[in-house]
Amino acid sequence: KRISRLDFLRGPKPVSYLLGHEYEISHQSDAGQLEFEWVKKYGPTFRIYSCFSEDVLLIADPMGLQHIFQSQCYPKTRDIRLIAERVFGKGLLWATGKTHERHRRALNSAFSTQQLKQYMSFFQEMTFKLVTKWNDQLEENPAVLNMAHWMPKVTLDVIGQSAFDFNFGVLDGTAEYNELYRTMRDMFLDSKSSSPLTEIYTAVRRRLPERFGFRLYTTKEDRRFAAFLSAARSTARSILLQKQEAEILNPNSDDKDIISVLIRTKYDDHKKRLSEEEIVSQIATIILAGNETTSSTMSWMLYELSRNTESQARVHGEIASLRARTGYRIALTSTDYDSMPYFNAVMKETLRLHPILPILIREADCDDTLPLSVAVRSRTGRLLSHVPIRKGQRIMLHLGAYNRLTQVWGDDADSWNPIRFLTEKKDVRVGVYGNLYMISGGIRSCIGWQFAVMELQVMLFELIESFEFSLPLEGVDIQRIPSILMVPMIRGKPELGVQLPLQVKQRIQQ
Ligand code: HEM
Repeated sequence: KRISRLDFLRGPKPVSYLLGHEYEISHQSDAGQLEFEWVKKYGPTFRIYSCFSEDVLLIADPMGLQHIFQSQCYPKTRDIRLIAERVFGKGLLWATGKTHERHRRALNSAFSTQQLKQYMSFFQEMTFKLVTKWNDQLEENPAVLNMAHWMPKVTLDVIGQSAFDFNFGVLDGTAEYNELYRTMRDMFLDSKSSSPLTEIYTAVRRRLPERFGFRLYTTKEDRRFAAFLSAARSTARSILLQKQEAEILNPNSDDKDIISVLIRTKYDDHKKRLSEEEIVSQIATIILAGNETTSSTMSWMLYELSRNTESQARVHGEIASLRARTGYRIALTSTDYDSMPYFNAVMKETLRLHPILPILIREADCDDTLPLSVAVRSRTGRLLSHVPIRKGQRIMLHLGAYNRLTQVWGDDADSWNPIRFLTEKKDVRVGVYGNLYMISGGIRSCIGWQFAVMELQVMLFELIESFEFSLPLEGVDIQRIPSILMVPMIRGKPELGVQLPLQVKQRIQQ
């Protein structure tokens, strides 16, 4: 029987009763285009349908999103948790309630601002390794390089060293961990090629008792996730073993890298303690959550700077001025990176225009009323400043559509314009970084967001200081593939997998 609790709201009609809008959204050629059009037509809060025409509330309204993030009433849905478990195991992204509190407490000190500053040298070292590799490869001749191939190598090695005190050696081409790197590449492309039948099957599966549905049949995406989990868990066990051996040799170490913090939880009271299985799952979580997100954001940033050469020149200008003040031999600090306004505006504009995780799914587990900052028209023409929510309501939190709201970002919300962050608006204050929801919010917000910001600052600085980026001479048409994590691909060339080719040229140092 069709569950309908949102009939009073307007929204698009589905092409098919069976598929609702789910198939359309996950198979559109450019992530978010459909939803951006719908927001223009119906406002930032409206009704769509999932498979079997079940109502879903799509929300991009800043106050509504804030309310959901701050409330305990909107946990992750069961199917999303099952996916998290299948990708990462029972780690932070899977946990809820008291278990989530315990996991979060255990990890917090590894992500403190003080601790993050100690990771800075790893960010610098790994990016420098990439710069050296490219310099050797280019030998003064510009070449087209696939950013979607190179950036994850840096971020994976950074995660290895900073989080786990472990050398993955991906940049060096060490074969041992290539399997882990390989399983991550193209991991999120399968949702694009799934058939309508697979879409319906996954919708049926989420209505079946836990796990039962997963035993019936595994999709191509399931198999890809399982391959990653298996490679990540075997890597996690090696990391754990190496660190436990080091701990026996030096029992009083107070290292605060993530793995040391996790191992020491076994001495903590039960409010923080993690089992060995849970530690392995946290490692798998951090390997993926801390790698793909940052590397993709970096690729998109270089893409935008290639399209907008004046922006690139301005970023380079700020870098050169900073170097003129500090000289080349001093290791830069967070304060140095933070001192470049346009440079940091470019980072925020990239996170706004190309959010890597544009959609989160939640479900109300109590009746509630959602306050809205942009009132929407009901089907009968009434202006609604609040939306009543019934227990069990499935909700799509559309961070990507929020990032394009003209009410928040102005009429040029669809365009690249970092200057908007130099004159920040005072009327909307959400999230913790640049009025963005890129890291969600509240108790489930991204634990690694400062790690990501610092890593992006270092990568942007060193890459733009050493190289000039431009679009390939023959041109390139990049598609934003909708998936769990949004990924770039060359339009019409799906067989090449994840691609973001840019021309890279060594800068003449003055
Ligand atoms: C540009 C970079 C990043 C973006 C856009 C991003 C975005 C997000 C978002 C939207 C969530 C919420 C997911 C949900 O509710 O289902 C999240 C959670 C999380 N992120 Fe990030 N992230 C980034 C970088 C990182 C890094 C570098 C790390 C680790 C080193 C990390 C680790 C995590 C973890 C462990 C969670 C789960 C938190 C919890 O549920 O308590 N992320 N991230």
